[in-house]
Amino acid sequence: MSTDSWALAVDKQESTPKSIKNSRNLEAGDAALHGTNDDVDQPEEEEKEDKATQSLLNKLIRSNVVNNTNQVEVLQRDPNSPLYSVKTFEELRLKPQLLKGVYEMGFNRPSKIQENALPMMLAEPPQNLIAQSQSGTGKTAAFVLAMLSHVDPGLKWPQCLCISPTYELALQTGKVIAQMGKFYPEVKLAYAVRGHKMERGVKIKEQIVIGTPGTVLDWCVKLKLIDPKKIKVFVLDEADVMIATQGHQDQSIRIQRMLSKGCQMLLFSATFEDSVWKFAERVVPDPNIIKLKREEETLDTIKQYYVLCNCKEDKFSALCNIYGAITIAQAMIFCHTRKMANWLSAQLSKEGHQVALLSGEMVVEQRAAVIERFRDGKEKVLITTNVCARGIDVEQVSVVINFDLPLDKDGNPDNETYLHRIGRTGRFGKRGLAVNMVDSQRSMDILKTYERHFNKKIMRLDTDDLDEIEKIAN
Ligand SMILES: Nc1ncnc2c1ncn2[C@@H]1O[C@H](COP(=O)(O)OP(=O)(O)OP(=O)(O)O)[C@@H](O)[C@H]1O
Repeated sequence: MSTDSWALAVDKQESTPKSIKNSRNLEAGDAALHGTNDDVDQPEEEEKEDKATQSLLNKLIRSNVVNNTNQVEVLQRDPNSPLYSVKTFEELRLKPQLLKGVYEMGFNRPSKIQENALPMMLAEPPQNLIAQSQSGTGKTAAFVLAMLSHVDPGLKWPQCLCISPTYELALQTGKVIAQMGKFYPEVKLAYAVRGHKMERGVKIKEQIVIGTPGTVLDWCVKLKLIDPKKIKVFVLDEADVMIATQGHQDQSIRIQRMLSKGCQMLLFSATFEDSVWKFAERVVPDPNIIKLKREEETLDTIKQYYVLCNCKEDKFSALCNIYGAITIAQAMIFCHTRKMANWLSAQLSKEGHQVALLSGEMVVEQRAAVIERFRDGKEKVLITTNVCARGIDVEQVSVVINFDLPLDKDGNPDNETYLHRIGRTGRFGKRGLAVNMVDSQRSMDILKTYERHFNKKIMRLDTDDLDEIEKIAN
């Protein structure tokens, strides 16, 4: 492993966040806004431009979809890639049943985070870990392997507890556990999520429990289905949001306090705000730390663009112009509010497009069904809010559109959500495109903040940039 390129702090002392180097003041564009809602008939020039944009996008997306063959293998040989690894799964000393599961899933080699985190997680005595790795680089697989490795299948009670921020993510992680544990059938899994009605006091026999914080807390405290003292491994997936969101933090900390002293704690995320790192290091005793430098947080395989618009109707027209291109593979469109997501979905449906809509107001079973249909490719486009910004792993997603740029609850730029949203594409070595719709000077300023924060150029998507974009695409 090359520690310098990975900028990994595997030593237990490392805690100072790496500062941003080279925070260049990148110019995101000249804000020459064009195209208004009143333009019923598009001027000829603009129509030409739209066609050119459309064909450019088609080209970009086709090249992303088609040229991906062997991309993973190439990246896994590049020491600068987060997928690089010098080890094999055999060298990670996994149980034979798990090795079989890993290979059955089509994994040939571990990724960098898997190579680095697994030896720490599997060491005796157990070590705590706070780990950061780019979106889609195999964190879930890493902690799932750790849980499956630590379980004693002869003991019929919960020994590993994994908490996810949303119902969808808990289900998705559960699926990974089931797939990896396919040849280890003695190990069973229970879901502590809303809707799974359980009676008080009925002891759970499954060795692994995956759930959302509120339900897990109920299972531990109110219903007494889990004995927290018997938990050997405690995983916080998307740990930063679990820590940063008030409700989740209270529940997660309450669960954590009930665990035994020797319980191993594993915190994973693609992002950790500085204050969240500090908090995590306070609550996790003597942790190993795997941390990225700021400039390594975004994946080079995801190219970022922006489109200049005037208003939401204008954004809608821009979206319609590129719609044909984005549906070559699959796309996720993020809106800031449920209202906007509903509006956009209705407008696209009116145009005859078949889209899926997922927002927080839907009941969890409906949400799971929507994700499932999207995963199966029944719909090519999923319109959603931040409820789907994190963790959701749909390999075929090649385009993410920020119809609205992500903002925090005070209306300020939200770097972490931006990174998680665009990370829905570019999964495990796939190439991806992120297209940001910018409709005001304010949103341009926010876009520039993202550029500066991650030190990554966000290119304007229009005919003027054709040469440059083609260069990037190639
Ligand atoms: N070693 C591997 N070889 C090949 N594919 C892998 C490997 N590890 C994971 N994958 C695949 O890569 C994709 C992304 O993995 P995963 O969901 O674990 O990433 P993640 O880092 O948890 O992402 P996020 O930050 O979005 O939560 C999944 O489809 C998974 O099956």
